[in-house]
Amino acid sequence: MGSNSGEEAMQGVAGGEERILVSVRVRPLNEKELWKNDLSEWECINDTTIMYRSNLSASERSLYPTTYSFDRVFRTDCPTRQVYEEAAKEVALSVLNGINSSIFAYGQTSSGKTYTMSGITEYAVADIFNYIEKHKEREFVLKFSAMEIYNESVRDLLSNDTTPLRLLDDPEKGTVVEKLTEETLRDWNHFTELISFCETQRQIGETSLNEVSSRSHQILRMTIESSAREFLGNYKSSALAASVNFVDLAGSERASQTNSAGTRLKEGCHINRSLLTLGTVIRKLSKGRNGHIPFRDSKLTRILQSSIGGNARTAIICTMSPARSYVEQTRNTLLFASCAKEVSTNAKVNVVVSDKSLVKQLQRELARLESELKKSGSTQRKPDSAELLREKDLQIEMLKKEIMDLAMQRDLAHSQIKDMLQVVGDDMSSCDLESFGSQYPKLRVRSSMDFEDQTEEPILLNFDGVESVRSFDASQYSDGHSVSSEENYFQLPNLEKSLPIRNSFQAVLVVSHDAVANHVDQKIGQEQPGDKLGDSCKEIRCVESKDQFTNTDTHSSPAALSPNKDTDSNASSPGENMAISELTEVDNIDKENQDLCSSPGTNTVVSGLTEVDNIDKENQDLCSSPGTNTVVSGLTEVENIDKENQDLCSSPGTNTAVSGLTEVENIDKENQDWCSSLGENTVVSGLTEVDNIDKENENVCSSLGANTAVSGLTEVEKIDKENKDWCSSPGENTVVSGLTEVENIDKENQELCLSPGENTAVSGLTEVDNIDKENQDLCSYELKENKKLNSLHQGFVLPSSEKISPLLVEKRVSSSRILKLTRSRSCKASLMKDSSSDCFDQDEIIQNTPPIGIQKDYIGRPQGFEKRTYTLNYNPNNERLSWGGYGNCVRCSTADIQNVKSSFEMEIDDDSDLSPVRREKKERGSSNLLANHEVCFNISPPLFVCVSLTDLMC
Ligand SMILES: Nc1ncnc2c1ncn2[C@@H]1O[C@H](COP(=O)(O)OP(=O)(O)OP(=O)(O)O)[C@@H](O)[C@H]1O
Repeated sequence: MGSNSGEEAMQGVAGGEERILVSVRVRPLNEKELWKNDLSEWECINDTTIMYRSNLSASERSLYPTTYSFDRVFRTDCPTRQVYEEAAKEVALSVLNGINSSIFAYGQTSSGKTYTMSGITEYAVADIFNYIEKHKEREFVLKFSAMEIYNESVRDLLSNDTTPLRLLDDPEKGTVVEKLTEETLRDWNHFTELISFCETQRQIGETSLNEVSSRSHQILRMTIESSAREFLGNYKSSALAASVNFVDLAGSERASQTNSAGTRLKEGCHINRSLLTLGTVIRKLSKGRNGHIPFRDSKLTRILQSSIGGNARTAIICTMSPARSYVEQTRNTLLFASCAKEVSTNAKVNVVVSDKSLVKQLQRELARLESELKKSGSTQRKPDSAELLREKDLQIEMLKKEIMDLAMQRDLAHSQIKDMLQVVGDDMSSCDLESFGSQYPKLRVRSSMDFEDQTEEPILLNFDGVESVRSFDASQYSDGHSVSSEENYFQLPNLEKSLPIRNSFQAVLVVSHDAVANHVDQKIGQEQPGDKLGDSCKEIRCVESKDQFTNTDTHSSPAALSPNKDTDSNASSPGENMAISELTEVDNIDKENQDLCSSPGTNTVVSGLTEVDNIDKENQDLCSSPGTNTVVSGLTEVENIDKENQDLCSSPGTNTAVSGLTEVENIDKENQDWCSSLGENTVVSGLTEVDNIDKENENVCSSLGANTAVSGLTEVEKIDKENKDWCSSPGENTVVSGLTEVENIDKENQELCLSPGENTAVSGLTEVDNIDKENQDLCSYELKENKKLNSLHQGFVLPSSEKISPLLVEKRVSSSRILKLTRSRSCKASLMKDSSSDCFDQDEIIQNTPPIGIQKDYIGRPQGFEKRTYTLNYNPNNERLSWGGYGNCVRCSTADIQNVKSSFEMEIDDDSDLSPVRREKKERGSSNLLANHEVCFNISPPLFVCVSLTDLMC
């Protein structure tokens, strides 16, 4: 090992493009060649030229040159050391400077390639170790690997595993042999051991030309990484890394010469094929890099691609035999060498960044990229942020506006509540004043014809206090034709004794569209009873609402009240929910022309209204719109709710529930249609002590699919539903439950459920004195499978035909509707108990009338109220039924005036007793609605005075 030569070689190292260093080494004739007297035909005429000495024919001279010039030509007596020094050292030691290098030995078999490369490898490695030894300032890492390409298979010569290794393409390193063992060289001895091991691993075979012929291409690779010691551990440190390949190619051979067969022949084929590819690549490379270079045609050229055509310095030492017998092979070798001599490579110094340095460098690069990303992102998001800010600002503004609106609504609600509370306070004060006999409007009695007179002041019935009612002077209302002793039909229940003064009676008036149609005729007889009665009426509170209808003309016709009409100008917005609950002791709620639920989808709940004296809902449409749900519940002691011509649920799909109405004295529903629309559900429950429910010509549920429930009616004295059709439509559900103490439910010509598919339930009817259902069919025969009569109380009694008034009997016999009644009675026969009295046995009624619904909890009911009994008397002189036998009528109070009677129970053909106005109306063909309204007063038991309302108003 000559260290000096290594230093010198290193000094000459320079990167960049350079030609492959090509040398020719001529071995001496071996024993076999000498034995065959083979002549040496080649002569090195100088250090770079070799010449064929034999005389060539003219043809041969034209084909083959006689002299070949290379970088270096070594004579037969030239030692390997010199070959190394002059032909390989410089290239080999380039690896110490980070330049890849390759030393090839190329030549025919037995030409001395192994002999030459073995020496060169040792010299080079020795020089490397010497160099490392001398350059302590740098730290070197030597790694050694060895492989062979045998029959186009790559094998690891440092491993006993003969499994072929795969070749991988690395974008930076080029072709990489996968899983190739790489040993770090510790020292020279270690290297020699590995070399020895590789020799043992390499495929060597005996041929006729070479006893130890190499049957594979061997590549010994030493990778050297070096870095300056002063920068070790510093992120700035870098390393030089390069590899030097010592390639001992297998020798080309002719099968004829080697006499190989079998394995050797196969090996020779692979050898020649790969060498042919190498020659092609070199030849192409020698002609430039244009075109396709078939590096991938063999594993040899793939592995040596960078060495022979890229980032490497390459030295090729072509070995040759000078024997004449191998002149053709020698010419090919020289030809290959000549081509290789023209190939240029572009060797570069390979600086390898250390891991730490690489990490630092990558971190810096990452930070830079992140910074750029943030910058670019921030510049791109700026517009988005501004847009978002604008949207947020708009949202804030909208929310502020909404808050202001809500605040205004809240203030308005507070103001309304305050006003209502003030009204209540005034009523309280008024109550106190009433006890002192001051004038105060108490009862408002209005007939349906009042509807037309929208612009007029509310009609009020005024009474002079409690006691004055008892001593009611009917003459005040007498116009000479409406007051008659013969019309003393009813003795009204006495309530005020046990009720607070302000708790008078309740009245709910629900007006149908039909009622509106009758107003035209009724208007003639309509007057302002308040003018006549106002001074005398007391104990009746008035709840007025003047702003209910803004256009009376619009509502003067039934069409105007149509739920689908746009004329409900006061219709609130669709989908809104209205709830009026827990209104207590409200004296005046003037909701005239008011529309609680006039819009589609509105849900209206009026619940918990207690002690409301008057709820004037004239021309009011609680739920006039489709889909509206209306619940009026808990109305107690409402004295008068004039809902003349009012339609609780006039729209299809409406659900109407009127529950908890107790002690309602007057419900003028003349010509009223509770549920006249399709699909609506009507529930009237909890009506107790309703004295008169004039529903003449009223149609509770006249529409298809409507569900009608009238429940909890207790002590209803009269429910005149003449010609009324509760549930006349198919598919509707009718429930009449909880009717207690209903004295007269005149449902003449009324059909609870006469339609197919409807479900009818009449339950809880107790102590009903008279339910005139003449011609009424509660459960028609053909529909009874769909009807339900449930929860009928034991005390629920219907008058038998034997004990009913002669008029009723006569009418039932004479009328074709008797069939309906018969069916109705037979339907309910098992559920009803006959009364021994004209209508009901009083004691039985008392015993069998449990308090129901809110009646149980009703604290305002006067004592003895439950024991109050009514007797229905028939006056053959005038063909009228009248209430009698009021044993405790002495306690009849101002509430007695609640007996605003609608004589819907029976039609009177003989109108001789009619007042002029009534007669006039009947003659005009009106619906006799006005004529049927009468107010009866208990003057002195058993004397009663009944006054035609119409006459009163007139
Ligand atoms: N320059 C030389 N001086 C003296 N002997 C040599 C020289 N070159 C080769 N030899 C001898 O020639 C014989 C063949 O040499 P070698 O095995 O190296 O040939 P080869 O080219 O590798 O053949 P193969 O291709 O078959 O492996 C060996 O015995 C070797 O000692």
